Amino acid sequence: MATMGAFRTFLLSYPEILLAALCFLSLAALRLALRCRGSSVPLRWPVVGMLPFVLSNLGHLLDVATAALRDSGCMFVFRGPWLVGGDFLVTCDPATMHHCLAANFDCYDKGHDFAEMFDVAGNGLLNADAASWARQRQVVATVFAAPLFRSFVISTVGRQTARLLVPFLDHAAAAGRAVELEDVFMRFSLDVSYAVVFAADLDSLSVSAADAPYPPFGQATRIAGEAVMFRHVVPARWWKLLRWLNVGIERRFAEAKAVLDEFVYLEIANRKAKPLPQGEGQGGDLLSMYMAWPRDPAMTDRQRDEFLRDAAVGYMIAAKDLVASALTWLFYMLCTHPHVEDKVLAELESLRANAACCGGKPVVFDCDTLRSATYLHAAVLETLRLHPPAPFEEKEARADDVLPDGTRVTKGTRILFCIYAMGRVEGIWGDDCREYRPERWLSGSGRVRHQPSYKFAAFNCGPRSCLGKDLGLTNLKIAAAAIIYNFRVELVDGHVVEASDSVVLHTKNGLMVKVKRREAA
Ligand code: HEM
Repeated sequence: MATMGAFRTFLLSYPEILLAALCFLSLAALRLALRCRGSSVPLRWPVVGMLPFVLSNLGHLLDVATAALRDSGCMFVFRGPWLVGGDFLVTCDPATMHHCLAANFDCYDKGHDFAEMFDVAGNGLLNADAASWARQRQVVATVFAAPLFRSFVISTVGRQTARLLVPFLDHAAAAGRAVELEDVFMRFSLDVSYAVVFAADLDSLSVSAADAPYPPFGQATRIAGEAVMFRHVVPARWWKLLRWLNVGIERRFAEAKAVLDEFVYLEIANRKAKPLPQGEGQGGDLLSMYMAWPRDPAMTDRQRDEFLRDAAVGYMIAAKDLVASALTWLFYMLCTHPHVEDKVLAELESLRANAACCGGKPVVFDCDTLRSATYLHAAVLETLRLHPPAPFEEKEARADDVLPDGTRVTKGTRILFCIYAMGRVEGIWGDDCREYRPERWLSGSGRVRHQPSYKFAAFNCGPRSCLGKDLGLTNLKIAAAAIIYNFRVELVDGHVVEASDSVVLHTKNGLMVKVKRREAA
């Protein structure tokens, strides 16, 4: 303090030195600006680092990060403000992705900072690292592979599509009113994952609840998503201060976590008092599956309840918003590429010809029929390539390491993998990478082409890849096929659709559409 005071007195006594220092800094900044003219790579300003890049590009960070990665050869170092820190490496290089997430997996963790920002997931799989992650991954993988669970998930998706999604759109079509489709998918996804976890219906999408606000549980999951994003974009000290003061978004986040906890713990207590009946397809819900899991004798009752809570909330986080985001972008792509929609419809019509008729009622395709819908599958994958629902993946180096291009990373370096940029860089997907072309996923014989996960990383890559990939894709296809076959979906004239800066790839202004029943279209 005394040194700072003396320094200030010195500068004020010699204003010409202060002026010279300011001139020097301005000239340095100008030189830097001129040197980097024409390049999208962020400028590193004296003192404030690359913060101006973030502030001046808020609202379209994904696109400017993509341009910067294209210009920098797929990698650059982001420098935070002096003393505040926040430096990290940004990359979309497939070789680096493979190195950090697969080949050298043990050297890269999610890290403590990530777990703190994402504390709503508790100590569950999504936040765990090292031995705890390996243990939990085995449990989750076993539950997800169980036929009882899989058939429960798939039948739940079909059931909610038939009783909520299709009637809701039918009602909107009959009323001739515009619909915000992203909100519809968020509610639908909430209803599906809620039913999968708790074997109960929340019905946030029902026709009668069309204009009703989100139920408190859904509202809490929504606030949690916004708060986690906020924690990602502001310096850690900032959101920690707000948390400590219990104000603003941090206060809402604390309240949302309390709502989630209260609800889930109550549900666990009810289940313990009165377990759901087993057999005949019963007991396949996530909570029943975990409650039936052999108990670790070293666990106290409280730890066991926390384990169940983290599994339930973790599932909602992993499954809900990502599926809703994928459905939103799929329909945006179909609306803007009608020739693709026509091909998907023709494929569904050919599959429908082999299926039983249902007397003029809207058709909901089942999972077995959709296994042959390869063009629909390709259209979904192509959507995920250009619009990955999780646009970033973060890791922290546990030890010093050297990346495939020779870049040295020191222990503690944070690496941000920009999955969104990967689909949009010519060097990775070719000159037509920014075009929506499902055909790139199909071989000459019409089979779906495999792409390595370090190139197509929408479901992450390496040992920590998405455990719900198959279930997620099935969910997407059942919902999408029912909509495409029964309705024509058109963008509302003049409505602009853009990606927002968020941890899940939402739109900025929603997806406003008009829906018409096919026979009336
Ligand atoms: C389009 C839908 C989906 C996409 C794009 C997607 C993508 C991802 C991504 C990128 C990760 C890595 C996250 C991270 O490391 O932080 C992940 C992990 C995970 N996903 Fe998915 N996911 C989807 C749907 C689902 C569904 C429906 C489920 C559940 C049935 C699920 C379960 C999981 C689980 C349990 C993990 C954690 C794996 C681990 O940490 O070891 N996902 N997913």
